[in-house]
Amino acid sequence: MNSPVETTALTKRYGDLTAVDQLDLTVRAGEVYGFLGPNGAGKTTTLRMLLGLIRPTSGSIRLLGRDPGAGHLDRVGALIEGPSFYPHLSGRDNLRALACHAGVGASRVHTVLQIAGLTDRAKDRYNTYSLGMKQRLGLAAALLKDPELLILDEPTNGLDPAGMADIRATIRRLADDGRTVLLSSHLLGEVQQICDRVGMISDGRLVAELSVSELASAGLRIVASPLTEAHECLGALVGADHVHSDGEALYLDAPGDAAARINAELVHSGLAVHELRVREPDLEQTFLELTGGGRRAD
Ligand SMILES: Nc1ncnc2c1ncn2[C@@H]1O[C@H](COP(=O)(O)OP(=O)(O)OP(=O)(O)O)[C@@H](O)[C@H]1O
Repeated sequence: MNSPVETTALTKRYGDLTAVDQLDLTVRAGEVYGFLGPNGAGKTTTLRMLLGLIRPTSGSIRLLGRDPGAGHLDRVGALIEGPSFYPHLSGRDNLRALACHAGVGASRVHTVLQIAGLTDRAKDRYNTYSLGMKQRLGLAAALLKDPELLILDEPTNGLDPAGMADIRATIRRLADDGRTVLLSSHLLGEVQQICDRVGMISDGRLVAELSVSELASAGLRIVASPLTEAHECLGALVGADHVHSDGEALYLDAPGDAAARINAELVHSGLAVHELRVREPDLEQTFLELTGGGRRAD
């Protein structure tokens, strides 16, 4: 099966500035893919190229197995750059107008309002909606054509924590229903919560692509004495490549649930274990290392 999104050497230049640089991006069917990067990294530019809103300088795009062209967005829903709605119409009437324009049956409006959790406020005017509700209406609109692929640019931007949680839960539900979602974000925690894989972008380049579970794999920090003997003991147990020492403690790539077994082995070998704790995965550190730590100057 084709990947819903595939780009090859996708590049966008604005004068001397290379906003997106030779980007090879693959989003697999059924996954939530987080496109993560600081402000100005090139996320929106990439998504706009995918949606045909701007032309690439070079490189190629395939969406749902097709080259861009007439009709290539029929099975794609998008939320990008704040959708525009009529302020004095209700949420439902706004969706009805869009459905009519898109040739979608009116019954679908009812369904997407339910999916977006807006049924109770569907009769209220758009200009009475909170930011979170406006964003959910945008999601509902993106779902009108029952798309296989959703492309969402910073879907929780500007929302309060409750609004963010709502949108994240809705996105997760949509993916659990079998849709593929590509979303951009500058929030590590958000990507960790809702995405299956993450592509990290910095200065227009994809610097890493990882599964979120890979990113979140925990390790152990152990203080034992004598340290050198403990290092050797653990190396024999889990492989020398998986144990590192900073002179004070040993760091072990191992799942947290291995802690009891590791402790027993050390004690059994006659070593004194002073401290053994599961290290929380440091996503931020990983991100900073991979992106060089900086934000580009716009
Ligand atoms: N129309 C344009 N003309 C000139 N430069 C542009 C244009 N659009 C974007 N850029 C520049 O391209 C770079 C990438 O911008 P882009 O909006 O894609 O970043 P982003 O990762 O989406 O960041 P943000 O989260 O701030 O939107 C930035 O330096 C931006 O200033």
